[in-house]
Amino acid sequence: MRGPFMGFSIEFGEANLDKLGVRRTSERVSQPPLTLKNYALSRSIGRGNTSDVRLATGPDGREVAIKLPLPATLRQHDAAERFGNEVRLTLQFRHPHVVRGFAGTPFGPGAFLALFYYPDGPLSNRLRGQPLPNEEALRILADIAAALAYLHRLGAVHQDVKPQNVYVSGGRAALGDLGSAYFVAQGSKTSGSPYYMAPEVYHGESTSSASDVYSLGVMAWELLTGARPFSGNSYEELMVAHLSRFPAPLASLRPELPRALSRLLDRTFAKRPHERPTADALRRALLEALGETPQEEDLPAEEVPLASQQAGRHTAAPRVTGPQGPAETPAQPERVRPARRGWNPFRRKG
Ligand SMILES: Nc1ncnc2c1ncn2[C@@H]1O[C@H](COP(=O)(O)OP(=O)(O)OP(=O)(O)O)[C@@H](O)[C@H]1O
Repeated sequence: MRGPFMGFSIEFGEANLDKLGVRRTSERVSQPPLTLKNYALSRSIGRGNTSDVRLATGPDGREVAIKLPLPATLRQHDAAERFGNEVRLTLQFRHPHVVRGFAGTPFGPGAFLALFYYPDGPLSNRLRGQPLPNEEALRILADIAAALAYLHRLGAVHQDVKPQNVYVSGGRAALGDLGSAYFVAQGSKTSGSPYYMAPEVYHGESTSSASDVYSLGVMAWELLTGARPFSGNSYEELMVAHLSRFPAPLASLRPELPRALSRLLDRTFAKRPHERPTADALRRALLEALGETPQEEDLPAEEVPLASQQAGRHTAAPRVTGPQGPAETPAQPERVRPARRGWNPFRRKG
């Protein structure tokens, strides 16, 4: 798959830009716009645990978001691998509700990923402890359910569905951050974000499409009620909540929703993965609640990646890794790799 910028590569790292031959186009000290081969990089638009994201203009004048791994990311094998995984899978998948990648280099000092730019940032920026208007919430959820149904049909699992990884433009949503995604046929390290993680993930079992559905259910509850369904002051409290409790039935909080949809969304919290609905069943119910007739979603042949040949993680089987790095607060849940006895993923960075 080749996007309009495929084949270009850029170097990065503020400290190394001069060494790498970056031409500065402005003397502004804090965030100098930079011209680097085919991209003119300007201001920073975000920073995650593993990458810096810059606004940039491509050769066709299109504004894009350029993800650049932090120097520390490149030094750590797992983090570098995760960035490379995100580049390869983002360029491989093509769906209206998966954040579009235009170009990228997965590894090395020139690693980068050019993405569709969402000026409003992630959906989490919009959540203020209030429910979203029904129609807006249902539309976002239908779009993300469609993205998941697409990934699941291809045999892939996302592993990190949460509002921080959803982007909205013109009322339509797309799922981003494919760094933890993998093809089931290839296996992967188990990972997730504590507020959104399914019970089996807390148990350290491998994830599946049903784990993504659980995370989507948590996000649905959050968008429709204004609060997360499970809370806790520590990782252990949060784990107990996910393992043993159920949130209030949605029908009791949002009685105006169609009962069939509320019941289906309640079932996303099933402790046993096989008792949860599929992402496609959710997509259909959400579209029906929006007054639309769901269509079959076909996969054009040229867009079907071959799981056995294409890039995913290199690891052959699920593996659990330990904690690293400084403490993080539960208010800012980050991706973690669960679950080892006595290990608190809030303490893991990256
Ligand atoms: N396509 C985009 N359009 C607009 N803003 C973006 C885009 N991608 C990322 N951002 C901004 O950059 C921030 C960091 O991105 P992201 O969370 O994906 O970084 P990361 O380091 O790869 O993630 P993680 O912390 O999960 O390792 C986001 O919170 C968002 O504000």
